[in-house]
Amino acid sequence: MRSAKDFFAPLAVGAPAPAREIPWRPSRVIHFFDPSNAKMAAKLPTLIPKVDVLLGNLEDGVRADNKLAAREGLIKIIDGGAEFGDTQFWIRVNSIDSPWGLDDLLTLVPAIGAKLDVIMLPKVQGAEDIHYIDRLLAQLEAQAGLTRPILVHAILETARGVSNVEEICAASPRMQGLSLGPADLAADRRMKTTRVGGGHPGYLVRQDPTPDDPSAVRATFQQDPWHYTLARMVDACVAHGIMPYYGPFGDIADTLACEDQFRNAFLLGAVGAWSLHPVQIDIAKKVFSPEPKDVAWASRVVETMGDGTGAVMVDGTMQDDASVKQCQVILDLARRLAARDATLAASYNLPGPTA
Ligand SMILES: CC(=O)SCCNC(=O)CCNC(=O)[C@H](O)C(C)(C)COP(=O)(O)OP(=O)(O)OC[C@H]1O[C@@H](n2cnc3c(N)ncnc32)[C@H](O)[C@@H]1OP(=O)(O)O
Ligand SMILES: O=CC(=O)O
Ligand SMILES: [Mg+2]
Repeated sequence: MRSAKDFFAPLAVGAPAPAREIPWRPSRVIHFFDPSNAKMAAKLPTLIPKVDVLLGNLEDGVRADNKLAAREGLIKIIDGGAEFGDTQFWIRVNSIDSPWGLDDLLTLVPAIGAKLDVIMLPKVQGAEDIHYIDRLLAQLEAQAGLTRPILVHAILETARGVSNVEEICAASPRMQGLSLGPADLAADRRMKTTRVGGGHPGYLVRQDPTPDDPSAVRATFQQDPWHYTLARMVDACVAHGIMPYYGPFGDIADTLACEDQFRNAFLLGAVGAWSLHPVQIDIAKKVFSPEPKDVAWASRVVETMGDGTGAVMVDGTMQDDASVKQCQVILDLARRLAARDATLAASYNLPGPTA
């Protein structure tokens, strides 16, 4: 058994002290690129200022015979003096049961650990996977003389991972957040969809028959097969002070459905989503930033409510202590995003980035 106090002790002599709180930084879009792909790497100087998180992907999506080139590509990018400004730099390593996961960590933490904000770990099954990487990272950080802990983000993409979601979130002070991985999760659960995220025309509810006209056409409504997992993930993350994200949307050409999937996640509490292709960057940024009209409304409700207690009517709707808290969630997000994005700041009428 570990006591509560042990939880914040470094797991290796000389390792940095574990984080007591996960710093909130804008992460509406986690943009994936393959570091072994020279064309993608060449685009980084223009992509970095546009995204909240740039992620060098080593896992699925990178060919097996390119795994080493991808690792080396990351080192080359950092050694080449890549400038991140206030954009976060993450990597997705191969899973710890794969032939590459261990060497990804052994190679990259010493080589680029000082620049790394977060390591995304795929196919996490339970707390034991987080405990493993927690100790290993502490040892590698100590050896490399790193002064701040690298945070860990787990992908929720196995049935066992979903069953263990609370213990995964609670497993280490390094835990930064979780992403829903609908592709691997569908495979692991034996779901019968071959899509990477999104809905399915067969997953629907049908309108009741019209009693006096049984042959009338009955409307159908597609449902979101990811609703349960996402909602469960959001609760687990919030309960443990870490951040929930929707993952990939594979139909790159269907930008409208991508936007819908991202918005469902935003409305349920997710803070961001992955972008697999440059066309998805602006979709995620738009969706995970509150709309100016919602910010204006939230601001009006908060002002009208004064000290935030009691009940009043605003435009025919009841507002009270609880709805003020809802409005404060929107306002708080708007303020934080405005501090990074001058255009948003202007649209919200809020202070923008300081020089
Ligand atoms: C289930 C999961 O694990 S999801 C995560 C793993 N998968 C990924 O990370 C996939 C990342 N994305 C990709 O590999 C690619 O975007 C693909 C394969 C989906 C499509 O690639 P392409 O067919 O080359 O797309 P397209 O022709 O539209 O690309 C246009 C340009 O954008 C570039 N580009 C495409 N995706 C990216 C990206 N993620 N980052 C940077 N540049 C990109 C292309 O290199 C191309 O450059 P060019 O104009 O200099 O030729
Ligand atoms: O890694 C992501 C997924 O959907 O699988
Ligand atoms: Mg996956």
